[in-house]
Amino acid sequence: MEPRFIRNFSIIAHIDHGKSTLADRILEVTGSVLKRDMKAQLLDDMELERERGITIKARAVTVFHEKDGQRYQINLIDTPGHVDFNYEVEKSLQACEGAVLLVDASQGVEAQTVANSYLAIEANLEIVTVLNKIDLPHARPDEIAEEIENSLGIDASDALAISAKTGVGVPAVLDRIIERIPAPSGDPKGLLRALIFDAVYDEYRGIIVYLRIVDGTLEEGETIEMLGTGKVFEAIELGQFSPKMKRTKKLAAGEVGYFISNIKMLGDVRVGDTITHHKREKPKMLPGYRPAQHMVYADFYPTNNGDFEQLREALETLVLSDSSLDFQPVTSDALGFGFRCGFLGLLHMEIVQQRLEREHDLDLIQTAPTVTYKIIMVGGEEREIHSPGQLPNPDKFEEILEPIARVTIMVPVEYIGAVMQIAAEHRAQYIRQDHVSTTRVQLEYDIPMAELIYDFYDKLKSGTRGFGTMNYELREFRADDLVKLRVLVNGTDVDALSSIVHSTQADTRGRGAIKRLRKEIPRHMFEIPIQAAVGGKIIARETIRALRKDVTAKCYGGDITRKRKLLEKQKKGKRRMRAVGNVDIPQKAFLAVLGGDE
Ligand SMILES: Nc1nc2c(ncn2[C@@H]2O[C@H](COP(=O)(O)OP(=O)(O)OP(=O)(O)O)[C@@H](O)[C@H]2O)c(=O)[nH]1
Repeated sequence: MEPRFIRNFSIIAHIDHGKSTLADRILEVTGSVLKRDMKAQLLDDMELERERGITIKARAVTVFHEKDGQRYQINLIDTPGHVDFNYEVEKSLQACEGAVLLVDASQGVEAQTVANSYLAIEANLEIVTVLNKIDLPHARPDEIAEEIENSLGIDASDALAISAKTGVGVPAVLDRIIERIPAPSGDPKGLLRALIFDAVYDEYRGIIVYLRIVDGTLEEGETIEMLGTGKVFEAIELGQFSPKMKRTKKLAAGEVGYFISNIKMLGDVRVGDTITHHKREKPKMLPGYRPAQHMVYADFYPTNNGDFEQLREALETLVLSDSSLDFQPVTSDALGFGFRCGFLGLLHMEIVQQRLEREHDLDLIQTAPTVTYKIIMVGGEEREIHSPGQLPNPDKFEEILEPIARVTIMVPVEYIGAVMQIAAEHRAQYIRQDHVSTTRVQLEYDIPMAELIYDFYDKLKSGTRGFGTMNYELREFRADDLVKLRVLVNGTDVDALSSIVHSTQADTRGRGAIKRLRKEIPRHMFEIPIQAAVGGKIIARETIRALRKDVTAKCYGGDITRKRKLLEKQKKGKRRMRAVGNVDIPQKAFLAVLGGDE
């Protein structure tokens, strides 16, 4: 199709403001999917996505809409709303000329509304403002339009008011996309330049590469080259998603679609790379993307040491469909062989852990998440560590630098005090405060990443009764007075239970951690001391008393089946435990190191 009849856009919104629902309605209104075939949230096709009701991977869909007698091709790129997947939003936006900013008309502007809007503004996109959920009795479209103007500086005076649920106002959104969002400017006859904005692994089709043709035309069967990696492939199949994969002979400037080749591994495709024709004049590369940043690290160990290879295979399979996951083998004195994994954030970590257990039937011990620290060694060498266990002895290094995030929080004004208190408890540095309306305010702080993953978000949610939302971005590494908090179980240093904390927090965090550990570690036949220590100094101690009774003593009269059942039950409970020395430590204990001050 001629570029002037094409429009490419993304929907950007805070989580749960209705992106997927609007995408579904657009498919329905444009007749891309028959109403009776309409499954709720058609674009979220991963089982986990549907279960959690969130979008993990970006999706691109092509629909057609007629306006004033002219048929237009509209490409919708669905993006995730959660902060962990900001990276995906950024990628999608670069393939578009415009964005529909969708805001829940009862909730108003939230942290990710702001963050995602800034990404769209930075990418120079035309923004079409849409207020959703006007069917709700407490919808306040006028007030929310004002919030949008105050917080984002976007003119929202003619924002469209819709209900993605009932479909009211949805056709007008399509008309406005055609009116306001510029047509792509590429030349279908120019040198081929296409942006790879995503790639997914499909069990049946292999690797599917999502691309946006910027200039030129790509035809099926042509040989292409990826300019960044220099790799050469044949475009075996080209197509668009409508929303099912639909083969086409060619894709031309402005269009969004996919290609399939004999690419074996996701690692062979660099998202952000430029595609051109092989053995022809080379065009200039497109700007591309910054690499994904791992914010959080945690170790996975198989509960059963013999499952190590199985865990490796599972991780290798997972990376095929999730290239933002990183993993390296590690060994721990206490836990044996496992893998240290890097994640985009805590939600990403949780999803990976669940996929490993569900899709690969593995029982895992996961250590508490940690952030990256930079260590300045004696002599000036700089090292990065991704677990407290890697911290060298204090006489070997000069300084520990920790990552600091700029956090933006949106709350109703009555919760400002609560947020300030939570911030103070998490070593936050106040930056600024802006009113987005008479009732809501935006607060900014610089907070150590370690505090964010400790329990800041949970505290914010409970302290603001769920009304507080936040977004963060990594700013810098800063030196501070940080120490390693060690945990000893029955006299043995368990590196997987240690953490890095600020020296002023060592006492409270240490006491809290071992109190929680005492609850999580079951009683044994002997007494177990649990101690927290900084350097050689013990700062807190708890004791798990010895078990006296024989658990099977109740089974009097020699009822062997009951006795066997009881022992069986105990054995099952043990599956998720690891023996450290002669103490069995359950999975939950490893995570109990984090989890709020007592
Ligand atoms: N009443 C009402 N509810 C809506 C409307 N649009 C969406 N919802 C509901 O809001 C919830 C969130 O909608 P989703 O479409 O999943 O939101 P999303 O923005 O795609 O969420 P993520 O994919 O998780 O970022 C769902 O329960 C929808 O049914 C609407 O217009 N009116």
